[in-house]
Amino acid sequence: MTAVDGVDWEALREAARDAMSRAYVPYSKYPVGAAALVDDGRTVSGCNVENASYGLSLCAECGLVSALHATGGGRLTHFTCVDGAGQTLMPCGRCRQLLYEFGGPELLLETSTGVRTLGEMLPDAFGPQHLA
Ligand SMILES: O=c1ccn([C@H]2C[C@H](O)[C@@H](CO)O2)c(=O)[nH]1
Ligand SMILES: [Zn+2]
Repeated sequence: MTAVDGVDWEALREAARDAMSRAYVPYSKYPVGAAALVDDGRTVSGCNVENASYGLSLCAECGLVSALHATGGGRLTHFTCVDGAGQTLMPCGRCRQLLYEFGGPELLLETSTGVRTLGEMLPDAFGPQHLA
């Protein structure tokens, strides 16, 4: 995938691969890296971090959301996620919800079937608007 609305998806994928190189995956052996652009131009990223109590493992998107806030907050505009085979990963259901909080339905995600909005991938999402 190349430029969509002027965004350098390859640079974003490279940031995701860089984060993936620090994944902690002794159990699944399935490293994941995620990266996103923030509306102020920053790039934030994360990798998966597993746990001996398997269910406590953190997806790469969890680290990304934490990094977003640890480095100043803002809104996510563009997102990509890669695995160790170099394939684009579809975020799991929990991570779609995590991303929705900070990107909303307009967040653009690079997926295995092209660039799509989070609204397409998590329709009728529950979100902050329901608590307003
Ligand atoms: O959206 C996803 C889906 C899975 N994983 C990780 C969790 C676990 O460490 C490994 C295998 O499920 O992949 C992510 O980081 N993000
Ligand atoms: Zn996940």
